[in-house]
Amino acid sequence: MDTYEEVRSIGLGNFGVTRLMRNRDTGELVAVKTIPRGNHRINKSAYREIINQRSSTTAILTHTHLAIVIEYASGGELFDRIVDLERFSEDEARYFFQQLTWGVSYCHHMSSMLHSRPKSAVGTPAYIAPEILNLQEYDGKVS
Ligand SMILES: Nc1ncnc2c1ncn2[C@@H]1O[C@H](COP(=O)(O)OP(=O)(O)OP(=O)(O)O)[C@@H](O)[C@H]1O
Repeated sequence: MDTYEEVRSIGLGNFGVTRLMRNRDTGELVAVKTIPRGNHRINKSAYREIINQRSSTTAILTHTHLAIVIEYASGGELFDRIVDLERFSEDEARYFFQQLTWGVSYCHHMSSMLHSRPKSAVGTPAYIAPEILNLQEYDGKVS
């Protein structure tokens, strides 16, 4: 983790904290999601996160945490944007819907999974497929 310096905290999820961090060597901004390991083991929540984010660039294991380095999405929350505007124009809704369907298509292409809501695209238990919670193999085509 010495490679990165913290810029600020971005948000709190169900499993850990996400921070905006800067690569000391390249200056690149990244989002780093840290998840407590609990008794120094990768627990089930950490395992689920790894499955969800396995296309991430880097995962770092410290004594206490699993840190997942992911691309920093600087545009803010879609959910907040919807709330701020109260409603989208058709053009704006079409634009974001295309982005979402492209994202879902990409996840399927990567044999990954996505069960989420506009606020985020990872990990909330209520949106996770039962197979994932049971640590069984997930087949998006069957689901
Ligand atoms: N790659 C990212 N770029 C920018 N902000 C991010 C990024 N990943 C997460 N965030 C911010 O950090 C917050 C917490 O993210 P996190 O993924 O931990 O939780 P979540 O997606 O809200 O919920 P869950 O714990 O169910 O996954 C998000 O709501 C978002 O605001």
